[in-house]
Amino acid sequence: MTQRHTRAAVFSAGSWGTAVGKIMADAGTNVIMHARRGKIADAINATHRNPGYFPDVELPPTVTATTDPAAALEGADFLVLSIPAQSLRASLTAWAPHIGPHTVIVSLMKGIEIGSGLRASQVITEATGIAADRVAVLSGPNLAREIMGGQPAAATIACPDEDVAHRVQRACHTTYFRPYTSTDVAGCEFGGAVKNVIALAVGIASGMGLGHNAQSMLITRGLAETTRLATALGAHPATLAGLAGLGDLVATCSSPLSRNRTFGTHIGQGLTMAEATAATRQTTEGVKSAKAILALAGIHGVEMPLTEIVSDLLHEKVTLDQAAAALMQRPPKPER
Ligand SMILES: NC(=O)c1ccc[n+]([C@@H]2O[C@H](COP(=O)([O-])OP(=O)(O)OC[C@H]3O[C@@H](n4cnc5c(N)ncnc54)[C@H](O)[C@@H]3O)[C@@H](O)[C@H]2O)c1
Ligand SMILES: O=P(O)(O)OC[C@H](O)CO
Repeated sequence: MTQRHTRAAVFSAGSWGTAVGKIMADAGTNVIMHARRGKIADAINATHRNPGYFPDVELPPTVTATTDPAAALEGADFLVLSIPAQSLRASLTAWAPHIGPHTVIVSLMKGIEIGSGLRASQVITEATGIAADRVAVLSGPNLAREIMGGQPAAATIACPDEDVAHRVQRACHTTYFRPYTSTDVAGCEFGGAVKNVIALAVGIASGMGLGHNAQSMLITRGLAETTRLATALGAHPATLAGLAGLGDLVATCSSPLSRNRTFGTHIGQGLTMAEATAATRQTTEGVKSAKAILALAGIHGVEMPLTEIVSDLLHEKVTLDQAAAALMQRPPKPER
């Protein structure tokens, strides 16, 4: 008897969804991408390329695409979710009726929902009624363009159920992609969401012409405030020193491939929010999540001066010079 191939439905065929679809196909899974645009789905089926995001990279023949959510989810072992975090709840309302009773959900999203302050995995359990132990989170230093080029990378896959994390790990392990497992879902998700805000800060500093000392200060103090928030909300501090914390922070804050860092650079160069937004085609989670993270910090009494100043800059409440001065002139304190 021939063994049935594992099946993954990837929603949607954006930048990271396409890269994870390729990883899973290279790891031996049959992948069906859900694309909102028929043009993208048709091109993936006809040319094995995603012309909207990576026209230069060939996808394995086991990657196909559809615009029909029900067809994509038919018999899926995994539902991989990679859409903007703020659109997750509404999208799930439409997709949830098609999710099978044993399908494992894998969240790739790095954002906190405005209004509820919930992490993506919490939005998924709330919107679908699916138990948390069937929801895994994949997070780490994973710039999609590098991974599409076959360059080596690693990530953390977190799930309260270790067996589920191991299943996802097996489905994603390739010669160029090395996933580790964890049970610290909160740590992984806060690491992924807050690093986007810190990357905005580093981009702003770079755009202002500030040097590597300043950028390194922002990365280090950014990690300190990320760890303060995450641990106040139940995360393990070691997770924030791992791939989903420090690892992702360094990659995102250092690379011109990062959309968050690039957005920040535009702001640091003096573009208005409207101009920076117009110059950005893809999802820039930190711009929206900053507000939600700050609200969470307020509720839990956690000091997050970088997130606060980035949020003020994004809302055009302070000038660049006022922001830099405000950070440097904070009262002296011990390093922690
Ligand atoms: N690109 C990366 O390198 C990378 C790496 C790791 C994690 N992530 C995370 O993955 C998530 C997705 O980012 P991305 O880079 O793929 O973004 P993207 O902009 O490249 O793609 C977003 C996808 O979501 C779809 N989409 C947009 N709005 C939607 C809506 N309202 N409803 C349903 N679908 C919608 C788009 O059609 C597109 O397919 C983000 O949370 C991001 O932080 C991205
Ligand atoms: O392009 P960004 O800024 O969304 O970052 C992409 C990934 O999250 C890096 O790990």
